[in-house]
Amino acid sequence: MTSDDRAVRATVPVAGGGTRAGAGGGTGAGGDGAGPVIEAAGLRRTYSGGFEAVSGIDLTVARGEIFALLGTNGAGKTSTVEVLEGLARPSGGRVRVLGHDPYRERVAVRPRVGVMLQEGGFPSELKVRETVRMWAGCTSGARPAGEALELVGLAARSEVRVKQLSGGERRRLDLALALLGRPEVLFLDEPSTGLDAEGRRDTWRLVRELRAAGTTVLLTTHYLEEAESLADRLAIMHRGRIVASGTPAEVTAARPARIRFALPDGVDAARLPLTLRAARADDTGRRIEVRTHRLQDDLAELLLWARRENVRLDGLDARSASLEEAFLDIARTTETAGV
Ligand SMILES: Nc1ncnc2c1ncn2[C@@H]1O[C@H](COP(=O)(O)OP(=O)(O)OP(=O)(O)O)[C@@H](O)[C@H]1O
Repeated sequence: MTSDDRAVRATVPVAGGGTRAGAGGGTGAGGDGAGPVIEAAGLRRTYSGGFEAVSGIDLTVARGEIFALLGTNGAGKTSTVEVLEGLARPSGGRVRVLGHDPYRERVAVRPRVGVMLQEGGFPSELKVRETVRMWAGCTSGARPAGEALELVGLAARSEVRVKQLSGGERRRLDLALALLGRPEVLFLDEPSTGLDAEGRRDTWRLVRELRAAGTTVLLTTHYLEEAESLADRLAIMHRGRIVASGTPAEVTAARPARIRFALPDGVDAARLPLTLRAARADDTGRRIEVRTHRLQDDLAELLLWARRENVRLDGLDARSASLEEAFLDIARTTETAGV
């Protein structure tokens, strides 16, 4: 399916069977649209060998919000999400989804939640449509199989056996199954892993449409561009803890911007204006990098200096921190700080 096809065809029914506030008669926070839809306070998860993978995290996700959980490998994202999905019991802390304990009150939560695991594990001999129908048989109020496959761009592959699907197509099938029950809350564990660039963008568009229809989405991802483009808010995990959180803009704003340029032969870095003297030069002393929280002021000063001194700044590049830089910076600093 092309992006344009998707734009025309993917009209997503409102989550929860027709109301923005959500159907299903939930009680308490999140169940009636008042409080957070997903809530974790002091959440811990310890595995049977005694290893603590999640060490007391707090997070809330509001109705209709896309929340991204990021982190280094082994940070504890999947361990967290499995608890929120009700697939595992927390070792400590409090978790609520739509106002219910997702593990103990699974019967109340499960029909209102869609889950896309990292690995789906479908019977490989079944055809795509058969797989969706089989799943629909276990889902109350399921969408028609054709509609679910249309949403994820797999309609043309309905009669293909699952074992013949590509890795990216399997991810789409996973997503189709997660969407079958028109969930109010959608958990997506690395939804676009294995998708090509177009498939990834189609998935992003679909997730945005779901949000517009009122669905609350919590996703994990290793693609920082995905989080930057999709997430209303995000949290970065490292070794079982949340080490940064906020909107993508808030998380990046706390990190320094960067100015890079090369000085011509014969111009020493020591001649730079005083405020830029802390700049780092490479081994040749020519390529300079300035890290600053005062991007506009420092850039203006640099340009005025260059004009005054008649110095040409080759390859001049000035940019705010990207989420990727913020992420790498956070991972580096928390590593050195032994968090
Ligand atoms: N069943 C288990 N028993 C013991 N330790 C486990 C188990 N499952 C995961 N872990 C450990 O818990 C930690 C967190 O794993 P988890 O899969 O939650 O991380 P993640 O952030 O999702 O990682 P990735 O990005 O690599 O998928 C890792 O050190 C992992 O080895």
